[in-house]
Amino acid sequence: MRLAIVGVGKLGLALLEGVTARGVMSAGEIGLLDANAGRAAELAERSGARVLTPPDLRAAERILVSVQPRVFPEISEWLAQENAGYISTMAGVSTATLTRRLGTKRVVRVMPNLAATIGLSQTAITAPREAEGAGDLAFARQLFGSVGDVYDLPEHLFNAFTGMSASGPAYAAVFAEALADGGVRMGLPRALAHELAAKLLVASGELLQQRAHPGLLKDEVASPGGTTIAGLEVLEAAGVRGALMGAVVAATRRGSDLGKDQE
Ligand SMILES: NC(=O)C1=CN([C@@H]2O[C@H](COP(=O)(O)OP(=O)(O)OC[C@H]3O[C@@H](n4cnc5c(N)ncnc54)[C@H](O)[C@@H]3O)[C@@H](O)[C@H]2O)C=CC1
Ligand SMILES: O=C(O)[C@@H]1CCC=N1
Repeated sequence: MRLAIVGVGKLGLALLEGVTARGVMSAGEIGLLDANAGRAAELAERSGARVLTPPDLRAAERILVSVQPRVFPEISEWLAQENAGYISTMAGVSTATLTRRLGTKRVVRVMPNLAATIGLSQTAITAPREAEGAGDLAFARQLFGSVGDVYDLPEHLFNAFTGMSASGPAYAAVFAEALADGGVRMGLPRALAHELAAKLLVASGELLQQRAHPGLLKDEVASPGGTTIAGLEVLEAAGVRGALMGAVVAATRRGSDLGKDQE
C-alpha cells in the first residue's frame, strides 16, 4: 500500500480525490482509516480504495495524518510504524512533536487550505533532511501538487501561513456574507446577494493577480468624489484593516498554542 490516509475528513477526502483524479496514484494503492467507520466504508466503496484498521498500517509505505490536532496524542501509539514515512496536515503540530511521538524523522509537515477540494490549495511544506533523503518530501510534494500550489516554507513560518492562508477562506466567507447582508439591507434579494458576493470574490482575485499591489485595484475602482470612496471611508473608520491583521495574528498564536498542547 503506497498511502494510508488516517482521518478522511474534508482534507483527507480532498487528497484522495486529488491524487486519483490526477493519476498520481490509483485508488487500489490507497487505504483509508477513520474513526467514523461508516464514512470510511462509503468513501472506500465510492473510490475503490480499501478500508484499514490500525494493524493494517504495518503495510503502509507512507501515512497521511489528517485528524484534528487534539486527536494526535491519543492515536500516535498505533500510528507509529517502523518503516513508514509520515505527512501531517495538523495545524500547529511541529516536526519535533511528530518525530517524538512517531519515533522517526521521516515526517513531512504540510499546511494546505480548503481550496484543496477544488484543486486550488496553497500548501506550505517543510521536512527534516531524513524525510528528504527517504523520498518522503518529494512524495508529499507530488501529493499536494495534485490539489494546488506547493510552497517551501521554513517551519518557523508555518503558524503564520496557517493563520493567513489556511484560515483565509473563512475570513473571505465572513467578508462575503457581510457584504451580502449589506446588499440585502439595501433591498437586494438574498440569493442574488450571495451569488454576487461569491462571484465578486472570484473576479477580484483574478484582478488582484494581474496587479503588483492590492492598493492599485482599490484606487482604480474608487472614483474621486464617487460611491466607492464613501464606502471605503466607513471601512477605515471601523478599523477593518486592523481587524483582519488581528485575525491573522490571533490565528497564528492559536496555532502555536495548539502545537504546545500536543507536545
Ligand atoms: N479544514 C481546513 O480548512 C484545514 C484543516 N487543516 C488541518 O487538517 C486536519 C484535518 O482537518 P479537516 O479535514 O478539516 O478535519 P475533519 O474534522 O473534517 O476530519 C477529521 C477526520 O478525522 C477523523 N477522526 C477523528 N478521530 C479519529 C481517530 N481516532 N482515528 C481516525 N480518524 C479519526 C474524523 O472522523 C474525521 O473524518 C486538522 O488537523 C486541521 O488542523 C489544515 C489546513 C486547513
Ligand atoms: O481552524 C483550524 O484549526 C484549521 C487549520 C487551518 C484551517 N482550519
